[in-house]
Amino acid sequence: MSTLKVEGLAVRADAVELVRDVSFEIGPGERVGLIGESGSGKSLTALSLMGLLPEGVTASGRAALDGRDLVGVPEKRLKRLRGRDLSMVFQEPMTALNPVMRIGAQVAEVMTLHGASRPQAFARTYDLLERVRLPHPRQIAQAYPHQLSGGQRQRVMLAIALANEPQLLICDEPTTALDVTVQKQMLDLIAEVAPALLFITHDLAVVASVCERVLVMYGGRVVESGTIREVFTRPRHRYTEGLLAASKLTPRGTRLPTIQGSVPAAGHFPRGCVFRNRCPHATPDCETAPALTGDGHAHACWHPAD
Ligand SMILES: Nc1ncnc2c1ncn2[C@@H]1O[C@H](COP(=O)(O)OP(=O)(O)OP(=O)(O)O)[C@@H](O)[C@H]1O
Repeated sequence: MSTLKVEGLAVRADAVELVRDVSFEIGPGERVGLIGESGSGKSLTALSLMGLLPEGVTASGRAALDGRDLVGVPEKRLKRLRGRDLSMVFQEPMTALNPVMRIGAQVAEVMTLHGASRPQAFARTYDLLERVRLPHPRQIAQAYPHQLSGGQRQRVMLAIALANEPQLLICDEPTTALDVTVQKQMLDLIAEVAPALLFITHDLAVVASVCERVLVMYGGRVVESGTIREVFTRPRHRYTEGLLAASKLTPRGTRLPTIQGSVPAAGHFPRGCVFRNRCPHATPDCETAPALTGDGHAHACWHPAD
């Protein structure tokens, strides 16, 4: 059974249809990317699943999380699911965090809101801060948001999102505001801890490094979907072709981006890998795990099909 099943989702503002006929599924543990140019409808799709559409914007169609409807249900019911069964990490943590509340209290609050006792919630807060690899969790719990770096704040948001063990995590450009090295650490962490993931980005390199499957949106519709490998090596839609051409991704046989860092011994690369001797990040499982290069660009290091 799918964790998330979306069928014929549409989003409207008055008579204007902003998102139409969006259908997809995410299975347990699956990491799915949602890419597309600015204004293509990625955020509205995610917000409609969370029941967080802006005033005057409405969703129709069907979306269900583990069989429970998310669209067209009363706010009271959605409130019980939001932050517990599905949660979301946004681009800018500073706007999502309360500036005058200590970090620990904010992490604990999302658990007490969903029924945990205060002692239980605070005890778990330290574990969660540790799980998102924040150093000195007790000190961080005492801090206010402005005392943390952007990367640390985004880890706090991830801890909050994970607090109630959701079935699905939605991330909307969670690393855009971070510098490249911090971005890579955050992406690795998200890929590791997400139960099932819908990951929104306009960056193909990022989606290739985090997700197994990808949906491409254009003009409010999903125009293409498939595994990263299928979509990035054999794009069917002209828009996807354009996106790939404009990106620094390097599927088999095409131009490589500048790769920084030391190149490991040739024996480290799998046989037949097109990037053999050139790729500093290839590992024996590189076919399914494209990696970010030292300069933050992704390469898709899979074996040639033949
Ligand atoms: N509150 C709103 N009222 C009317 N139109 C809106 C509203 N919010 C978004 N839109 C429009 O809906 C379309 C899709 O917006 P959305 O934010 O989902 O795009 P996006 O793909 O997430 O873009 P970006 O990558 O820039 O965040 C855009 O044309 C946008 O102008």
